[in-house]
Amino acid sequence: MGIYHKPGFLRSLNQAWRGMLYTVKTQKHVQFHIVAGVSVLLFAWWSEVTRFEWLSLIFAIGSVISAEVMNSAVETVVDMVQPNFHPLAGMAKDIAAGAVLVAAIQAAVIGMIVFVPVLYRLASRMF
Ligand SMILES: Nc1ncnc2c1ncn2[C@@H]1O[C@H](COP(=O)(O)OP(=O)(O)OP(=O)(O)O)[C@@H](O)[C@H]1O
Repeated sequence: MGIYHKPGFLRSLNQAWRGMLYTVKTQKHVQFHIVAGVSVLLFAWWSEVTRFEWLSLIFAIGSVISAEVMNSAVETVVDMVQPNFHPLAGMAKDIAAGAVLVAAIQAAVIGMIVFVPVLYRLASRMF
């Protein structure tokens, strides 16, 4: 087992980055949400949304990815302390997944509020 060194700011940043990279490499859901988030931002740039809409979208995307990363942390800890079947281990994972669901529903609602008028404008220009 390694020796624990109290981290300085740069080392903390490096460790957080390492955790983020590990999550992105190993978790399919996180990869999906990053691709979805980038696609939404590209569409927002193309459709020239307002500054407030940019803030809302960035907040929504960040919330989903943060929740996914925390969910992965919970899964990792649960797998470490309880690799065998246990109802509480399962419930802990389900609760963490519930946090992702809440953030995803929030993001979907924000996306609809921002993009439904944009799509409506596009459709009315076409027909
Ligand atoms: N040790 C366990 N004991 C009881 N139930 C478990 C246990 N591990 C997982 N489960 C159940 O299986 C579900 C899926 O768990 P799993 O670890 O495969 O995560 P996942 O949903 O596949 O997430 P991801 O795809 O992001 O890794 C959990 O939500 C939980 O209900």
